[in-house]
Amino acid sequence: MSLKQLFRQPMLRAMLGRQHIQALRSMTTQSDKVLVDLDPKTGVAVVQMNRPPVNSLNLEFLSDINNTLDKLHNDKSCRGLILTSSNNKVFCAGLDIMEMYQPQTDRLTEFWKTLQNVWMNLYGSRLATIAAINGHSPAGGCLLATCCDYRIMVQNFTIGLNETQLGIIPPFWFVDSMEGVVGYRQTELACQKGLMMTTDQASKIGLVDEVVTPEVVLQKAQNEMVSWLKIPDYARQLTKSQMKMPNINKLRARRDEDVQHFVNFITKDSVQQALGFYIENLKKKAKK
Ligand SMILES: CC/C=C\C/C=C/CCCC/C=C/C(=O)SCCNC(=O)CCNC(=O)[C@H](O)C(C)(C)COP(=O)(O)OP(=O)(O)OC[C@H]1O[C@@H](n2cnc3c(N)ncnc32)[C@H](O)[C@@H]1OP(=O)(O)O
Repeated sequence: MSLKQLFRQPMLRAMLGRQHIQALRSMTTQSDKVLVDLDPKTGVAVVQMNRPPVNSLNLEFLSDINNTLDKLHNDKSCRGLILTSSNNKVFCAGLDIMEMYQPQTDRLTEFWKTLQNVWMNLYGSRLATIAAINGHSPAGGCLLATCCDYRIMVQNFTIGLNETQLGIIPPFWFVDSMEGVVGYRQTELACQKGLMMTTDQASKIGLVDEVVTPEVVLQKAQNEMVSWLKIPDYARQLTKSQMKMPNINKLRARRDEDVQHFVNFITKDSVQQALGFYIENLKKKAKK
């Protein structure tokens, strides 16, 4: 959907109001892939991922997400962030597989470093963060969701760290993010088996906090945010940082090693072959 079409959507207009559409427009001049609407009254920013067709995370999109997070973190009026998608079927399809297929090493390295930055920035955000998961959310999409403090998901979609099903390994910080939400045992089951869970299954293990219908997902996220923002920021932020810093420090200490592992792993012939088959199947499925 084009930006013009997006702004014309009656639901979006009603939800945001004229003033916010204006703010959204001015920020989209910086990136049309990440749409931001910061409500000056509440301090809540709604951040819509908008990279058609499926919000897959390539280098440029990740950089845009990171820049958006930096801007919001530097804006003292901003206290909460709701992460969602402009595509009402796919929250985020995870990493752009094309970044990993027949890659140039420099770009692959930059890509991974940028993903690490996004993870540290969102997972450790000073803001109260809520994922309004309005579509499928595999792998890197699930990672973004587990970076947030709270997850509200629309019924009848799927979410999970499905890397092993693709013959790849979820990095330790993907696993740490999941473990922080659902605990060791459920993470072990979900990650080793590469489970893609339905919204209901995800809700049963606590991977999502609320299951809702598509029409109300953003309103529910706004309502939930109100309760988070009743807590004094310093108390909430310090509590969050106490819980999340150990995992962030773990990645900081092993950043270069993690990049090296990733580049070595992805450039193996066997992994390239597996990715090639996977892409072929995705394309075949998309054509049907
Ligand atoms: C010590 C070890 C250290 C390091 C370890 C090394 C490791 C590697 C770690 C890597 C971690 C990886 C994380 C990831 O995120 S990998 C990506 C995983 N994502 C997926 O598998 C999702 C695949 N997509 C889907 O399942 C469906 O597309 C989806 C999201 C359910 C949406 O379905 P639908 O609406 O029907 O859309 P289509 O399938 O028709 O797709 C439309 C279009 O988009 C293309 N596409 C889909 N997903 C991706 C993607 N992730 N990347 C790039 N492109 C994608 C699809 O091919 C179609 O394209 P077309 O041109 O044919 O129209």
